[in-house]
Amino acid sequence: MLPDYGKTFARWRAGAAGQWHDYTRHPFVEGLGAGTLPRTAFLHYLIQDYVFLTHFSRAWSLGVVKSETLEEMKICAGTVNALVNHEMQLHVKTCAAEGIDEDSLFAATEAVENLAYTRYVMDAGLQGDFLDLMAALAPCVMGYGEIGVRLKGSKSSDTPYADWIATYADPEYQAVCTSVGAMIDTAVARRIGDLAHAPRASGLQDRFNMATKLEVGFWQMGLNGQ
Ligand SMILES: Cc1ncc(CO)c(N)n1
Repeated sequence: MLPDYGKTFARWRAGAAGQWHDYTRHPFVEGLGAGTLPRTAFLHYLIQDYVFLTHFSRAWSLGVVKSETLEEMKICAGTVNALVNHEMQLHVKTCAAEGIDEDSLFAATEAVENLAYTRYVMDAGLQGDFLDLMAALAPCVMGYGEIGVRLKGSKSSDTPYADWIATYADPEYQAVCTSVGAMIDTAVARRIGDLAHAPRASGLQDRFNMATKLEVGFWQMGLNGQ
């Protein structure tokens, strides 16, 4: 069963159609579940993902700046905390076990796919408003939540990527997805009313679709790095 991350997300997800499928069922993702993903591809991805998360945290911090309510601020600040103090620990721990220390993670050169994605999200928030930023952030947060839940139920028992899967299937990560989804529903209603009839709906859907496409590119970058 698909997790419920709110009605705005459900609408955006349906609107992204085939692209959402390409993202959440990418061969890289299937390789994590089956355990067949080459280790070199995984580590290449993980180092890039560490850098991604530093910029992703900056974008969520911009969410605090663009908030209009204390509730929005709390969710954005809480997501920054979840990213920098929890999710990134997986990267640090897994890379440490492979002899890659945190200083070299922080200093890693960004792949262009990584740069394109994170700066696109940041610019969506700088150029646009809070909703533009949320539409660009949602595929990252919720996509990994959905992938984590699905892989947890279908993974091969001997995949070496069980820790990765557990990080995103974890109730703590799922709670982030649920509370972000609820906050986005309230933020949409407050600013533009019913999304189904809002003139801005197609612009927000475009942001969501572009971020989804950039997620596909991110997985592909991982595979190309093997
Ligand atoms: C590329 C990417 N998207 C989303 C997440 C989830 O936070 C992540 N760690 N990396």
